[in-house]
Amino acid sequence: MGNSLFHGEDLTCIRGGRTVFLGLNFSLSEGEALILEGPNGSGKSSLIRMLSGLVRPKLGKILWQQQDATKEPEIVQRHIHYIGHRNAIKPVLTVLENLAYWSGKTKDDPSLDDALDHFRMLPLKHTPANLLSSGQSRRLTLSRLLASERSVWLLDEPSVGLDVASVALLENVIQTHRSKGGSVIFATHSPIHVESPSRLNLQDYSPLYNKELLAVEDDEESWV
Ligand SMILES: Nc1ncnc2c1ncn2[C@@H]1O[C@H](COP(=O)(O)OP(=O)(O)OP(=O)(O)O)[C@@H](O)[C@H]1O
Repeated sequence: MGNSLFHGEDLTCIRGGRTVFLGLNFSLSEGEALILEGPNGSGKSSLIRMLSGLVRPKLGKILWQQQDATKEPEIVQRHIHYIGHRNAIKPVLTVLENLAYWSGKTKDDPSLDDALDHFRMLPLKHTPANLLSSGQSRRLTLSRLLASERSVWLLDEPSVGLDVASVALLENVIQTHRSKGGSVIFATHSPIHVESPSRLNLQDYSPLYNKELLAVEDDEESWV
């Protein structure tokens, strides 16, 4: 593992007027894979969205290297790929057009074919995206990871809809990314095998599941 790249201190997340998690710390180093665990509603997606700059922490700090990114998510956003649990695909565009649109590259850029090839999507490159199966849509979404280089991948349920062979392709790109110093944080309910992962269980920080936190939450009613 290299130096700490990205970390959060004492993070509190409030959504819909409820405390999702509080007092959460995390740290991510170059080459690290951090798996977010926890039952439904414990805040895995919320944390990923917070680290992507889409949800603001109510309390706490987010730091990228030595820079405070809590109020300036752009500091982090230029280094990350965020893939949510839904596929953001434009149905009227072809597979290749979707990838070009998303990556900001022209359709003849060879890196797009390479990315599609890795996820076995090259034979479908001229197919309109509305004709894809759910697993194929997911593979198109994941091919974005390879179409432009970012050092940290934030993946919410990346293997949803994938068959066993496609999960292996995902595991393979994660391994290659890490071998080049890239890092990944992901939430999953189905196994994705990566070498020597770190783990963060959101249950420990959730007042819904950790009753000891209810008292802390009550003391801080003014947050909501
Ligand atoms: N847009 C939203 N507005 C208000 N509350 C939300 C919103 N999205 C999620 N929540 C709430 O935040 C809490 C945590 O949800 P989140 O999706 O982060 O959990 P999760 O651990 O990813 O769950 P799952 O395993 O079911 O995907 C839940 O109580 C949920 O109702």
